[in-house]
Amino acid sequence: MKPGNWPKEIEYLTALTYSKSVTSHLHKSLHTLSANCSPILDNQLLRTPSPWVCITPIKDRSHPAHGQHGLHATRDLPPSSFVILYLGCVHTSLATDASYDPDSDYDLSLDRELGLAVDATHKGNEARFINDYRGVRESGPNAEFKDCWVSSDANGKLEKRIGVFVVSAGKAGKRRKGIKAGEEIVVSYGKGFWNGRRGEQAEEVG
Ligand SMILES: C[S@@+](CC[C@H](N)C(=O)[O-])C[C@H]1O[C@@H](n2cnc3c(N)ncnc32)[C@H](O)[C@@H]1O
Repeated sequence: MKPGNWPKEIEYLTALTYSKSVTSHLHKSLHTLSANCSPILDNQLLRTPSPWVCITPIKDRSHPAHGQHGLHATRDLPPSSFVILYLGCVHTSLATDASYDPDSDYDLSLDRELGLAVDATHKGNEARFINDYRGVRESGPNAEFKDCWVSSDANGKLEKRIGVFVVSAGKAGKRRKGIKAGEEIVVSYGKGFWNGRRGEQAEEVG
């Protein structure tokens, strides 16, 4: 089953896929436990489609991603809680890797040392619709991408993933409300994402 508002041209994934350039050695390295392999996610949290989010067409003209889609919470999500995995195609940054697109707007680093990233341009899950907070939520992001670990087989072998988590309550508990039902889930893509794109736009105009 696919989530509501899922676009026809995009493949809906319930697990990561791997490009041919991801060798078995690289794949195995994602199983190697680092010193800090937490949090480990309970399989119960990995239901697909996710009951905690919904994909929403953005009709508000003042929204900077008007005409596109965003991801909203369907229920209250407490601070620091897990929301959803970021799924797509795991690829290398080799020029010969057909799944590597340096211009992708849906690409997230999975492991810098291994040179692996996850691209959700052509296939992914609800997480690919998470927008950046700029121009959307004055007080900043209410969610973040973080490393996490899941059981990848019946033996409980752990494998690294990128997860979306609600930001923590903060030292003064300023963000103790977490994300309220109906609220848009937004992260920070980082200045690098926007700087790169501003440069491209200037080139197109000039
Ligand atoms: C990962 S996609 C997010 C989902 C996208 N809105 C969609 O419907 O497919 C990233 C793209 O969304 C748009 N976007 C996300 N956050 C934005 C923001 N705060 N302001 C303007 N555009 C944004 C940009 O076009 C960006 O390249």
